[in-house]
Amino acid sequence: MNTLDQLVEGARADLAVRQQQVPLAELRERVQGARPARDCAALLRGTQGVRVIAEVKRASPSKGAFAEIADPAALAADYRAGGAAAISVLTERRRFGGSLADLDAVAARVDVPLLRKDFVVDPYQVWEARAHGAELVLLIVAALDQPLLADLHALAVGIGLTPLVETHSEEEVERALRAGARVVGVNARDLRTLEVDRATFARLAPGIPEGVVRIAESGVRGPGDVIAYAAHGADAVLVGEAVVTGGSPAAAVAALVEAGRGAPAST
Ligand SMILES: O=P(O)(O)OC[C@@H](O)[C@@H](O)c1c[nH]c2ccccc12
Repeated sequence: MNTLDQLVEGARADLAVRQQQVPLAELRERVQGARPARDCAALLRGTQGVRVIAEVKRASPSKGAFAEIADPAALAADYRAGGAAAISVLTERRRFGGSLADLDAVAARVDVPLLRKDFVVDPYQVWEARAHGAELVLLIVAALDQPLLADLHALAVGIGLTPLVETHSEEEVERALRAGARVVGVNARDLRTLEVDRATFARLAPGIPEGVVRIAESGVRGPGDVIAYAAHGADAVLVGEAVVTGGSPAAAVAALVEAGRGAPAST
């Protein structure tokens, strides 16, 4: 089994437990009472340079544990202070050390749009995302067959979420667009092998039409990589490890935002 298959299997097992604890009807009720979600595609479009999405990330399958993050809300506030346009919160527990409690804590503290980052393979998880304060939800094309991708995308949009549809190949970009994606992420990391290839974005970006928001994910080490992704048309970059492992997350985000601001807008 490759890493992505393992992650999906683990996510399904954890999901089954939560479904026992919280009925879908309860999530739906919470969503009904939630404040309206914003149009995050518009917010992420890089009209003033490249935007930065900073991620609350403790660990990864490739690196193991690298950041303790005792207080995810405080970290999110630092990201906000540094100028992050949105914040990604990993809720996968087994390999990334995240939880929905992290998402709750961050949602209670900051007002920027939040991305629920997980291995979403069931409508229940989409409702959960919205019920716990996310305005964006990650859908990984490689983890979903086309009918399920299209269904989850439609459900997310229907309840006010903006899906970030993650791709790693030309074929996956084509599938994302067919599912109706308005925000497409290109992950430099292959989730099957965990290898990073920063040239992936440059290769796939030309296949993403104008008007669709393009997000470069993974492998950003510092301002130089933001500038490089910008040159290839990124509207935003999604950065985890580099902003949690340095001394000051706020300063690390600010340096990336600054690099992105100087970068030419893609549209
Ligand atoms: O820590 P990095 O290399 O900056 O990467 C962040 C983000 O792109 C990465 O965490 C990620 C991208 N797609 C994912 C899907 C699932 C889990 C994690 C991810």
